[in-house]
Amino acid sequence: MKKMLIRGGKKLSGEVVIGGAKNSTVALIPAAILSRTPVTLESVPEIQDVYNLMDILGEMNVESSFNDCVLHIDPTQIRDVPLEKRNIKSLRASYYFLGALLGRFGRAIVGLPGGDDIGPRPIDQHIKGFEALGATVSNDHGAVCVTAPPEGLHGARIFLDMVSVGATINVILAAVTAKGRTVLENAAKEPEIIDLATYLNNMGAHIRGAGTDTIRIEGVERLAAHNAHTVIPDRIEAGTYLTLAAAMGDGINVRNIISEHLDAFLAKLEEMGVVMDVGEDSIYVYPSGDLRMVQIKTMPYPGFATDLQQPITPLLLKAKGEGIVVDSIYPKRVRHIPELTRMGADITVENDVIILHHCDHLQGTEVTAEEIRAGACLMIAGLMADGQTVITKAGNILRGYDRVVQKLRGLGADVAIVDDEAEKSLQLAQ
Ligand SMILES: CC(=O)N[C@H]1[C@@H](OP(=O)(O)OP(=O)(O)OC[C@H]2O[C@@H](n3ccc(=O)[nH]c3=O)[C@H](O)[C@@H]2O)O[C@H](CO)[C@@H](O)[C@@H]1O
Ligand SMILES: C=C(OP(=O)(O)O)C(=O)O
Repeated sequence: MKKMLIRGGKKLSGEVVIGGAKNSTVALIPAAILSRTPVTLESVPEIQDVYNLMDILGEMNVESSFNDCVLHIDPTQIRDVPLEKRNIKSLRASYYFLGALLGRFGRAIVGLPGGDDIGPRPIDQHIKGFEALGATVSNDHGAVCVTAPPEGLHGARIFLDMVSVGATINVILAAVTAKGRTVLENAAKEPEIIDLATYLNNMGAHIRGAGTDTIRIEGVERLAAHNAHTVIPDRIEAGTYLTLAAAMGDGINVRNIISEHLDAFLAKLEEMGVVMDVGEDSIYVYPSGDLRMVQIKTMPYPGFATDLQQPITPLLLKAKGEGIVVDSIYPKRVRHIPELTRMGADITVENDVIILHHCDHLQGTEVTAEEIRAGACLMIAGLMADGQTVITKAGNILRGYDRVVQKLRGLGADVAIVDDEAEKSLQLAQ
């Protein structure tokens, strides 16, 4: 088990470069198995989810290598095997192998996915999509089995009951090689979906309308990658560092940003009184003066992202007055609240509404990162707090934040990751 140690209270400055988007990368890697030729991804973040996906590829005899943000995947010797081992549970996006294997082999057996514990995360819309394409879906001892009919999958009109990133991506993965036309309505519009469509279209797929709520796919026989694909910048990582810059910065430049992907988030920062220079692919955040409290309600893209609700909370604590945060996508995404309270924050949850008040002083203590964005929230709170903050279960942060210790140290932060086991053996040796 890993711990993050932070000595807070220091002003931070300098520059940080945002990595490739986690939520694109974790779809692009499973999608690579649709290609009949080797695939190269550039600007891949160095995060645990990538290593876990590489392990899963290995189970299928798909070789991969990862150096300097470049990931090579060779799916030419792929074997069609059930994916039921423990590492499927290590992340959410392992469920993309359902759509990808179904598209490639007409069948898939994949263990139920893991990922962040942020409340109920059903996959009924994924299943509805596969069934509409002609597949049979069953649940066998905790694994999902999806099988295409003997004549293969066929295109269909699918209307998602609710906007789902995962279901949109899984339907695309299965439908790109189905016979005929698929029309996916009420689709998610996240930039990561456009990234996936661009990548697959460059392999020969025919996907139109990604980024709108109606996606049209003409099935093609086979896909083959011919060019490297560069992953888009991570808008959630960017939002996390922008928050940190507003909370503790003495002038911080955040580079490799597509600011349009952060419109709702940047509008909130402006409403709070954060002063920024938004450049072509970077944002400079000036040291903050007095901040105004705001109310936040998370919504599907282009609304305020649920993944930024927790990271922005420590900044809200600096503003005067009473603030309210409502997560309409994951109302139970509140595992940061008891931890912030232990650090001295005045923050409560009533009927899934987070209510918080201005707090002059956070105090470092031992807290737990129960999931990735709760971890990001505590990391920022720890950097704001006096004294030492110890974040246990810091592996949840490393799941999705590219080289986070290196980046924070580059801004002048006093931060380290230690392994519990290593720490124990050190104590025993002393
Ligand atoms: C790997 C990845 O990209 N993860 C992101 C993805 O998760 P993920 O794709 O799992 O989230 P969804 O967009 O599918 O979920 C949105 C909402 O729809 C509900 N739902 C979803 C599918 C379904 O079949 N049935 C159903 O009821 C969910 O419970 C949730 O309330 O989008 C979330 C919402 O922006 C983000 O927080 C995650 O970071
Ligand atoms: C919830 C998240 O990730 P995942 O869907 O991979 O659990 C996240 O990135 O905030």
